[in-house]
Amino acid sequence: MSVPPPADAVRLERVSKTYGGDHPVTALVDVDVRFRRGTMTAVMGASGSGKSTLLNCAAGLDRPTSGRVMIGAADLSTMSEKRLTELRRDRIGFVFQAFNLVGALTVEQNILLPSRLAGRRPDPAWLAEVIDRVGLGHRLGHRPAQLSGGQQQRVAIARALVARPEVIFCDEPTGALDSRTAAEVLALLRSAVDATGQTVIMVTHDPVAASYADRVIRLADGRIASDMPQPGVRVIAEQLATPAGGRRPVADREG
Ligand SMILES: Nc1ncnc2c1ncn2[C@@H]1O[C@H](COP(=O)(O)OP(=O)(O)OP(=O)(O)O)[C@@H](O)[C@H]1O
Repeated sequence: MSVPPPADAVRLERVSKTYGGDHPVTALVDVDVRFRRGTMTAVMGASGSGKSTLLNCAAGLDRPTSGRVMIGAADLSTMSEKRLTELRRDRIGFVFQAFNLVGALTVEQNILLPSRLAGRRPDPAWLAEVIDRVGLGHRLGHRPAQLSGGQQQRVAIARALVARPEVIFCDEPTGALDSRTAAEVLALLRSAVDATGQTVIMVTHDPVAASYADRVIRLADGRIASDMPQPGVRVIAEQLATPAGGRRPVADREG
């Protein structure tokens, strides 16, 4: 009998992160947070509040100074770099503001790159569905430079979806897009949650982008300052405008 997967896709337990150097900066302080499977969470907060640090630690791109990060039942804190790389490749998708596409490769080659690197052949029916969903069927032979920003971001999302990762981490996925294209990209991420039960964790400054999420977490000074289910654009904007939402980053107050 197989053990059912944990309800949490990602869990952080008392995660702290201090960047070293001559002037150490504490970016996260004892953060406890769980992200349930099949949900979309927006991570918000003022510049320097620790959003990217949280994302990087949760995704196994960086290691916390203390505390534990779990992806499903896997404890990242005790993992070797090699296993961590494999876990990221096999179970995690990334969508960044800068698209991170390979300029020399075609759209199709970019979408298939993670599978190729993992030595896997994606299910052709699923590949066709993803390409159809992102609306890029007529652009497969193009290079990224020949596409608009929105199209490039859709390639990045298709690349993240094709491998069917359990969790998709996004850092400002709509930051470089106009509002109409941003809406398309957000709908696509939403469908990854609703249609395929994937988990999306998205850092954003944009209250409209955050309103697509099931839950909005706001960081201030490396701690979770609020955690709200589906607050709606107006409440999100109000929260961000409160003094706590605009507190100066940890780095500015130290040193
Ligand atoms: N590699 C690093 N070395 C030193 N300090 C860092 C490093 N990365 C981030 N920091 C500091 O840690 C704090 C949190 O940074 P982080 O990038 O996580 O914030 P953020 O909320 O994502 O900000 P932004 O919205 O501006 O991207 C900041 O004070 C930042 O200056």
